[in-house]
Amino acid sequence: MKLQGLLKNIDYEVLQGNDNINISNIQYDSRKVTDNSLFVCIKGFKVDGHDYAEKAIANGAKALLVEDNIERIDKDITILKVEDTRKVIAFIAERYYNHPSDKFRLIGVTGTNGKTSITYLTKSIIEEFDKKTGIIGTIENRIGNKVLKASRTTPESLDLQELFYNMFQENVNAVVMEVSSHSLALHRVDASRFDVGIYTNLTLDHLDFHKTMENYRDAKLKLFKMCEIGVINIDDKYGPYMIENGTCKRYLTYGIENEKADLNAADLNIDLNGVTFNVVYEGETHQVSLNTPGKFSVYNALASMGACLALGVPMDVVIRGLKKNKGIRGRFQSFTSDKGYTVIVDYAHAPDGLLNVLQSMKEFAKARIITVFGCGGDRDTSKRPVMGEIAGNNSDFCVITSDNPRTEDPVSIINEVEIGMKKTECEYVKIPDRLEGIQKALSMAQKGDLILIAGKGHEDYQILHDKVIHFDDAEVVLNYFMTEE
Ligand SMILES: CC(=O)N[C@H]1[C@@H](OP(=O)(O)OP(=O)(O)OC[C@H]2O[C@@H](n3ccc(=O)[nH]c3=O)[C@H](O)[C@@H]2O)O[C@H](CO)[C@@H](O)[C@@H]1O[C@H](C)C(=O)N[C@@H](C)C(=O)N[C@H](CCC(=O)O)C(=O)O
Ligand SMILES: Nc1ncnc2c1ncn2[C@@H]1O[C@H](COP(=O)(O)OP(=O)(O)OP(=O)(O)O)[C@@H](O)[C@H]1O
Ligand SMILES: N[C@H](CCC[C@H](N)C(=O)O)C(=O)O
Ligand SMILES: [Mg+2]
Repeated sequence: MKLQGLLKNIDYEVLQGNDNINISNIQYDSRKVTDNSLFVCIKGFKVDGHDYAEKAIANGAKALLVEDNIERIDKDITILKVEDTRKVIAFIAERYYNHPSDKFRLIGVTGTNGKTSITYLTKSIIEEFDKKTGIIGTIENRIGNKVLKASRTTPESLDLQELFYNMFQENVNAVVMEVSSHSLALHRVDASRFDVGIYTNLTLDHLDFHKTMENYRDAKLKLFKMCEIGVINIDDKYGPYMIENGTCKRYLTYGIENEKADLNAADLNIDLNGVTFNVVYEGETHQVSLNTPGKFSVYNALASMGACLALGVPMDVVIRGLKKNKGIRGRFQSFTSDKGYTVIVDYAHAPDGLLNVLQSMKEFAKARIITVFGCGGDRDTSKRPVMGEIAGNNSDFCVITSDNPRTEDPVSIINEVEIGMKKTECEYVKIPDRLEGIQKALSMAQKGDLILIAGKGHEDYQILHDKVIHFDDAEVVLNYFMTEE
């Protein structure tokens, strides 16, 4: 493709060479550059891509897109300067892959909690409508039944547009994707054309990156300046803000508390296996049943219903699709031991998620609630004592253990969590080794007890400094069950 064509309508300055050349590939990582590539230099949080320009040229790059002047580069290489390479790469990637998101329905889900859950509920509904679905998110990416590995919740723009292109090639009708606040702030989804944007909620997390809740909120708002229809949780404190400041052509609201919501749920009936509720939509009441328990699951279902109804899926199909969803890996996933206690593996890794899961468990707890959890390293530190306090206030016993400590000292993280725990009456132990922590909780369990193992859900690894080991909470539980008499 001609470089000029790729950059049409984008302001750039030719610093060196000729922009009337063909390039065969775009790349932002020097290690992946191949012959005749355009290498886009991005200033990162760890390193500066401009410093890798020579490596990219050695690997075959013929042109560079930069935002800083760059020196001592071979005169045969074309260098084009733009104001913000992170922004521009999204636009040129979308053009390079021939506007893939125009060719299917695109639903984006944003908010602190519930994104992954909503994508799978939505997929179940769309498949019930007999349409092929793509999924992009934390657990995996999916094209129909084909599973692709995902390294982060929302891919870099170049990788995202390539994935969209592959989805289009494989005749996908609708794509449901998680849109993380990082991705919105870092322009990963710029140039994508969203038919529907879903807003779930906004609570404490990721302040290491966004610094303030206002920045975090405004990152989320970007999605509602990019989509046609906004599906908004009107019970959430920031729901109205998204509507007042977004630019969607229309909004559909959902809620439980706010009876004015377009989709309003009531009469929730929650047990360990799921929840049933009534939903009022356009003056009619419908009964819905889900295989995941909790009030928060009702919010997730309402969000999926809103998106699908807005796209024209009939209500009866929506209800059937939700019922067919068998639950989501690592999201309130329960295992009952022959001894009569139940273990719940859940991905709650932020205060609000943890509170929601524990409150849901309380709805049907008959005996003790024992919670095993920790907090991730190299992530927002402010949530640690808060999660400690929430766990302590809502459990009968806690094991504070490690999540993914990453480069931090596991014991220091646990001590920060303990500060919140100490404010409560809850009895607890600190066991840095997650396997031992889980085993301790299981060894205490008696008939009727509920054990929550929170934080890692579907993850099948643990990050300890620069080592990644295999670790799977559900597997640990099932192995333990086999040793029980
Ligand atoms: C803050 C953030 O999101 N950072 C991501 C970002 O890093 P960065 O842009 O700062 O890149 P960098 O490593 O400093 O490198 C700068 C440039 O030099 C290039 N480079 C680097 C080395 C080299 O040899 N050659 C080379 O060309 C890199 O390709 C890059 O273009 O781009 C990198 C490459 O794609 C990502 O690996 C990295 O994710 C980090 C590891 C990360 O942990 N991100 C998390 C926080 C994240 O994005 N999470 C959200 C979900 C959060 C949630 O909602 O729960 C997500 O969407 O996954
Ligand atoms: N609507 C909700 N409101 C509050 N908590 C929720 C909600 N849905 C799920 N949770 C809790 O949050 C956890 C994470 O849910 P989920 O994976 O769906 O969220 P996510 O937004 O995709 O998270 P991430 O930012 O890590 O991708 C769940 O395991 C559950 O404990
Ligand atoms: N998307 C979240 C996931 C956190 C999961 C938790 N297990 C951890 O590692 O902190 C993040 O990257 O902050
Ligand atoms: Mg997710």
